[in-house]
Amino acid sequence: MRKQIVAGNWKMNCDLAETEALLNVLKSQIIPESTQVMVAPPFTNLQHAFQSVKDHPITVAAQNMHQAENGAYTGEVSAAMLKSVGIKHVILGHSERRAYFGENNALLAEKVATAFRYDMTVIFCFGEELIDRQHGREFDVVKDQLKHGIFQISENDWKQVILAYEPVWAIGTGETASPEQAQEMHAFIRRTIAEHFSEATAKEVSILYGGSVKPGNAAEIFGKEDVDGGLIGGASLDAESFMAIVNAFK
Ligand SMILES: O=C[C@H](O)COP(=O)(O)O
Repeated sequence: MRKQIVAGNWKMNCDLAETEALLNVLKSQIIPESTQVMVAPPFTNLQHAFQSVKDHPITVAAQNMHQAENGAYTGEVSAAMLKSVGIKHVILGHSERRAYFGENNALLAEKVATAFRYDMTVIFCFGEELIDRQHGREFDVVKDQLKHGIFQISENDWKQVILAYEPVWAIGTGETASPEQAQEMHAFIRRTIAEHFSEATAKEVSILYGGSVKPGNAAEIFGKEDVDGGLIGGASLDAESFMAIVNAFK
């Protein structure tokens, strides 16, 4: 059975004190057993966050990592470094990385390969831009991102993949894909995986929706058959909103 997951991507928010405060509130909450809850603080707070939630059912993920094992890459962080502070989950391919840091599918394929060499779980993000949807090419764009960014993995690697469909036009804009639009794309993603791998793999992979998910719309989106949870940005910075989203599964 595929997992229900709610992951909070804190992006470049929360210093150490704020991280501690937010985690303290989350730790005081009852996390439903049926849902995997993740948080992705900035690099500087990963070790602290990992230690802080050690005895709680909260997973800590990194927001990015470099594709190389080590070397002269000023400002970068490797998979081995993440593993050394306990981090086994990494978000790759977020649209902000693609847009502001020039990450393309080929680079992401390298990052994914490195993550698997280090036995990490990858939360792989992708999604079309507004212009793509306006031109009716959202399915082609998404298929291309999957084919060139992550479809090089082996069937077995899918056990360590979580997909996050995030239409760029819905991120941080307050504009959400309708539950029907999300379901339509998620079903397409599952069909595409079935075609390239197998029905069994397509059925098992968790596909999260991301883009302006809030307490008020989460239940309707998560209620769709092929939506297995959400990757939450803004609303994950407020413990009450985040927990309302965690509890939005019916
Ligand atoms: O990683 C999270 C997504 O970018 C969604 O962000 P948002 O919930 O603020 O729209």
